[in-house]
Amino acid sequence: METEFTKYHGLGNDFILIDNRLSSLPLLTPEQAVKLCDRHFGIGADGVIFALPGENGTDYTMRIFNSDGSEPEMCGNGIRCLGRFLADLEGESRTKDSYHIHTLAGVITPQLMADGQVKVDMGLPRLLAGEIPTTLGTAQTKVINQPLEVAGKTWEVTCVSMGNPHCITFVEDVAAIDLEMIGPQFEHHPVFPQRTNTEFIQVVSRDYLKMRVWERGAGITLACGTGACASLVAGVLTGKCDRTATVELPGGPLQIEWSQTNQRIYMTGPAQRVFTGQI
Ligand SMILES: N[C@@H](CCC[C@H](N)C(=O)O)C(=O)O
Repeated sequence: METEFTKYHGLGNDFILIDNRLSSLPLLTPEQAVKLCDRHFGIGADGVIFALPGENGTDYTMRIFNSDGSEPEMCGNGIRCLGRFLADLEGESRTKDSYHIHTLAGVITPQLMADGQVKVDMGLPRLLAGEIPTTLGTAQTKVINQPLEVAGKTWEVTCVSMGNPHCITFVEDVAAIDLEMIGPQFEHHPVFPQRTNTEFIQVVSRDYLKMRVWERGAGITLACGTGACASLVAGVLTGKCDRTATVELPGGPLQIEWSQTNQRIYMTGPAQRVFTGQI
């Protein structure tokens, strides 16, 4: 069977996009996704994203497999790429600037902006330990500046879910973090029953954060949209930053806002088509 794909990236967080609009089941298995994501023996990507028919009155459904074959609830850079992919697929027949997308994290709305950027209504952050999930604290408590032993060191962590789990640590210098060594130990720490994404954040000023990330199921990536949103929330909860900030990732900057008015998170950044092909 031949399957068309298009490669996109959002700040170097790269994805294989599949037009899956005629079927509610992904055209590829998690095992096939692992092979395609391989950077030496496959196409190379941080994940595979499927554009499926909408559910519960939404325009479309997004499903995603990480490069290890696991299925996360949401992907911030990925949903910007999906918004651009859908607009490219619809071409001249497109009637909308924004899409309501059904995801495992709820309905998420990417909006195509006139300047080519994509602004996403990422919904509400979830802060309770039971929602993340983590056993750092009881189910109904928030996990803010909690001590966590990893690799023989005590780290102060704040946990936030953007539908998917994030563990955030503020550090003096993100460049000094040995991500390759420490990342897997956070990801697989027993206090995270569904594993976790891990962000290290350097506060440059109240509206400028530098971030490096170890992603659950994908390892080091050049950017993580849900991670940038979760990190801004953690910065606000710990009094380190304002509700609107630039989060600079290795792949480039994202603009993040945690609205005072409706408590929703808005993320703005690029989404770029790279090439198309056949599997
Ligand atoms: N890169 C993504 C997050 C992808 C999912 C993540 N690896 C997980 O397992 O939760 C983003 O931009 O948000």
